[in-house]
Parts: sequence; structure tokens; C-alpha cells
Amino acid sequence: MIQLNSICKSFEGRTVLDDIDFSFDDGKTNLIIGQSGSGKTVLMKCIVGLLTPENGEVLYDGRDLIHMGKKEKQALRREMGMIFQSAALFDSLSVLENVMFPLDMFSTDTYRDRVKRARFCLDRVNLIDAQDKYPGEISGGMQKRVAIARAIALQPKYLFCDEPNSGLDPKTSLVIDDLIHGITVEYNMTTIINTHDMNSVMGIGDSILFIYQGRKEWEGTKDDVFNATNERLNNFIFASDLLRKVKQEENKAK
Ligand SMILES: Nc1ncnc2c1ncn2[C@@H]1O[C@H](COP(=O)(O)OP(=O)(O)OP(=O)(O)O)[C@@H](O)[C@H]1O
Repeated sequence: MIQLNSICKSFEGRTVLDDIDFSFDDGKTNLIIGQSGSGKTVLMKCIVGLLTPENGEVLYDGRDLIHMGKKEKQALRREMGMIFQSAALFDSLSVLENVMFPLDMFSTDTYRDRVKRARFCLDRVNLIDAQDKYPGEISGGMQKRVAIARAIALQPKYLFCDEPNSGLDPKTSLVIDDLIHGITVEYNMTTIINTHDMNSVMGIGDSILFIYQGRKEWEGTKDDVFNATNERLNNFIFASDLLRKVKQEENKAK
């Protein structure tokens, strides 16, 4: 579990995050949603330690990220897996070598065991047949799956995904969402996803934090979204005509 207590962050006197409290649970896909510029990326950066909040606590299963020493921070980093907006693969390395990269960097296992682990992760994302290909030879969706395999290679306790569906078509996005949700439940990870994607909200929103102008405006689950009365949330979620119509139909059916 990752717990945020009263997180505040400002840049040059301008408040960007204001007193955010939230708990991200294990075994759930926790989504951070909000309009462009609302503070999602800054919050994610505060959570992973790339930015330091002026105030507040980020607790990783009770361990205080902001006040921990360098060694403890390094150890914690090894428990984190990250999936970036672009898949961020190394073009000159094969798919297998990409997945092996964090293992080569941090694992003390033998080469044989590292290869075994990398192949296991590739198999989990259904890409074992592509292990010898290079990133330039596979589709964007496949690249994201390689990035997922790489992110779970070191068996992280915490998984961070920044806009994992950006640049993907809706069908491929569903595959990626299902995969992230599946591994989250399977490995009981604390997964945090920054997203704009309403399909993700409705599909894998086990827990949703909606940020509006740097403040926590609403929290709930995908099942709560349809009945939420928060106007700012509704304006954000039902900005698309299609979703607004679905909500109207649901209300009529009640
Ligand atoms: N290093 C920085 N220095 C100054 N201002 C910053 C910095 N980083 C972010 N901001 C500001 O903080 C606010 C929140 O930005 P943030 O990137 O977190 O938004 P976001 O919700 O992730 O948006 P998007 O969905 O477009 O990625 C913005 O007004 C942005 O200009």
C-alpha cells in the first residue's frame, strides 16, 4: 500500500498540489485522473521520488520515502517497476535483451536464471515468439507489452504507469489494460496509473483519484462513477457524447 498524507507541491510560489491525501491499495489498479495540467504527473513524480513535496508524507507500506536515507531509497527503487508513456525500449537491444536489462543491472542471479526469468516475463505478456526481434520490428502494442515484461522482471511490489495507452488504438489499449490489471491481481502489486483514457476508467478503475486544479476532488471506483453527483467529475468523465448517452440510458432504466 502507498499512502499519501497532505501532499503539497508548488513551483515558484504557484501551488500545483494542495493537501492531497489518498491510499493506493495492493492488488488493485489505482487510477489518477484529471484534466490536462491538473497535477497528475507532478503527483506521480512526488510518489516515485523524482520530486520532493514541500509538505506531507509518501508512505510505502509505512516506510517514509521523503525522510529515508540513500541506501533505503535505493532498495525501495528496486521494488518499483515503471512503464512510461512511450515504451522507452532500447532500439539496439532485442526484445529479450530489453527485458533482461534490469536483471543484468540489479539481479545477482546467474545468466541462465536471468534468461529464464526474462523468458518467463515475455511468456506472461504473450510475446515469447518475438524474443529475438528488435523494437523497430514490432508494433506499438507489442512494444508496450515488452515494457510491461521489463517492468515486472524484478518482481516489483509497486508498479507505476504513465499514460500506458497513449498512441494505441482502443482494442490494443484494452489488451494492455487487461494485462496490467491481470498482473496487478496476480502479483498483488500496488499499481498506480496516470490516465486520460475513459475506457480504462470504466474497465480497470478499481480505485480512482480525480484531481481538479491540484486538489483531490473525488475518489471512488468505476462502479461509483456512473452515479457520482460531483459536477466537475461528471464534466470530465462525460465530456464524450457517447458516455453521456450511456449514462442517460442507465438512468432511464432505473
Ligand atoms: N518543473 C515544473 N516547473 C514549473 N511548473 C511545473 C513543473 N512541472 C509541472 N508544472 C506545472 O504544474 C501543473 C501540473 O502539471 P502536470 O504535468 O502534473 O499536469 P498533468 O495533469 O499531468 O497534465 P497532462 O495530463 O497534460 O500530462 C501545470 O500547470 C504545469 O505547468
